[in-house]
Amino acid sequence: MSKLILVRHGQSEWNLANRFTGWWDVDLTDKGVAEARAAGVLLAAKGVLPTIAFTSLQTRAIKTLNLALEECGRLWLPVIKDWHLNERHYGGLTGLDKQQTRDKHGDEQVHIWRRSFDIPPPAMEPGSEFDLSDDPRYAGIEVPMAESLKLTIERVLPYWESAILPQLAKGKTVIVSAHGNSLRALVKHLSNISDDDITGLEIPTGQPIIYDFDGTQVAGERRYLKDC
Ligand SMILES: O=C(O)[C@@H](CO)OP(=O)(O)O
Repeated sequence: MSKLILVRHGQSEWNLANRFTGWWDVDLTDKGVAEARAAGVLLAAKGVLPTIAFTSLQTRAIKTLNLALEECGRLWLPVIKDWHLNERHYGGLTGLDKQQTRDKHGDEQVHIWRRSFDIPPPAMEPGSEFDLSDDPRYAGIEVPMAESLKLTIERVLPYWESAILPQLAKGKTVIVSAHGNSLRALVKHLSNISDDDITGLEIPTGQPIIYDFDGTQVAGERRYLKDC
């Protein structure tokens, strides 16, 4: 039986500042660092030790992975970094204060932008201060201008199937350090959650989620490692 560990990065500077983040690259706060380390301590305590790691191209997820791996003595693992695991792109909302955006557009509109299944936020203006099209890490990649959860799923799932699932089929213990919405995309698929119900699912920071796999089939319920 192989295992999948999903962990959302620890608290980021813009989680704390309550700003729409998406693909913008922000660091962890001190609390985020502590959450990431605690995730690694928990992996060690429960004896769930990853044998291969995947993460996004974003600092907050990469650092969370490194800190967790350090705490469980696995900094030597092979790590695959890929943009397909990036956070959902927040388009023209990137960088805005979430409360000010609510005050301006209303709670309902902001909830739709944040949690609807298939309505993307307004597109980012090309050349805006948060446009990452020229960032060298995305060379050769068409950086999206905005993504709904549905669009996020459309790039996360093919990567899941082509890159991550084969490792589970080989019996590896796979850790994926990623983001609130790229992980919601995966959990929706793995736990067979409907388009309506996924709007209510939140993934907490730094809290490892475990799935057991039998070959490439999900063999068990989604559980928080702290409860195992
Ligand atoms: O700002 C973001 O990129 C995400 C994750 O922190 O926020 P939300 O909770 O609105 O999906």
